[in-house]
Amino acid sequence: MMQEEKYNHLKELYSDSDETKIQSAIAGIEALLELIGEDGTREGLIDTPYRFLKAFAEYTQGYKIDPKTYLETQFESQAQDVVVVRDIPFESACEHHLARFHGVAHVAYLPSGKITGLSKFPRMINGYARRLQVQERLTAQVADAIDEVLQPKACAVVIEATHSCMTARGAMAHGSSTKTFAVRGDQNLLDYLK
Ligand SMILES: Nc1nc2c(ncn2[C@@H]2O[C@H](COP(=O)(O)OP(=O)(O)OP(=O)(O)O)[C@@H](O)[C@H]2O)c(=O)[nH]1
Ligand SMILES: [Zn+2]
Repeated sequence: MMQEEKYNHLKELYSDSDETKIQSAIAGIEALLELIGEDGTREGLIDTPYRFLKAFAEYTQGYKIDPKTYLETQFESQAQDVVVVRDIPFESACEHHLARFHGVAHVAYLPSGKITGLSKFPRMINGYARRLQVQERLTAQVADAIDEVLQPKACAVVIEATHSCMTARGAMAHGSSTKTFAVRGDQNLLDYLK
């Protein structure tokens, strides 16, 4: 791809940006490569700033949408019993180090006349996950979205994740995982997620 095509591609991916902002971002990545003593002009690295920014647009694409709107696909239902969706995979980025964290989310809700399409849970969760996050806020946002849009009798969310900022660096706590909880309404709903 020609240099100009790459700029244009990045401008499309970062729709609120302009040429100057894209150029500064590229210069930032080039500076980082220089900082670690790399030769940013060698073949393997020449396209790295472009690739990094392309990847970063994907990691942060959740800013472009309001994830809770996925839950607006609703069906009337007489269901009186709990719905549980488990092991929903997600990928996110920690806002402190811009390092990746990933894991699974489990959700449970007790409908009150309305249910949503099951696939809307992974879509919604990934919408919030593809932003800069802390796990606690991600968990709360998912619970609040369900609570606000589906207005269930109760809902609960559990997220289990591994943070590369504490496994691949820093504390080097390989194998550690973090579990966060958010409940809106009856706390007993958590029992379904244990
Ligand atoms: N509560 C919470 N903390 C997080 C999350 N992601 C990363 N962190 C933590 O954010 C903290 C930032 O701490 P600082 O002391 O400012 O940064 P640091 O010097 O890089 O810390 P270390 O990771 O301990 O080396 C670290 O303890 C991370 O483990 C998250 O999702 N939730
Ligand atoms: Zn971190």
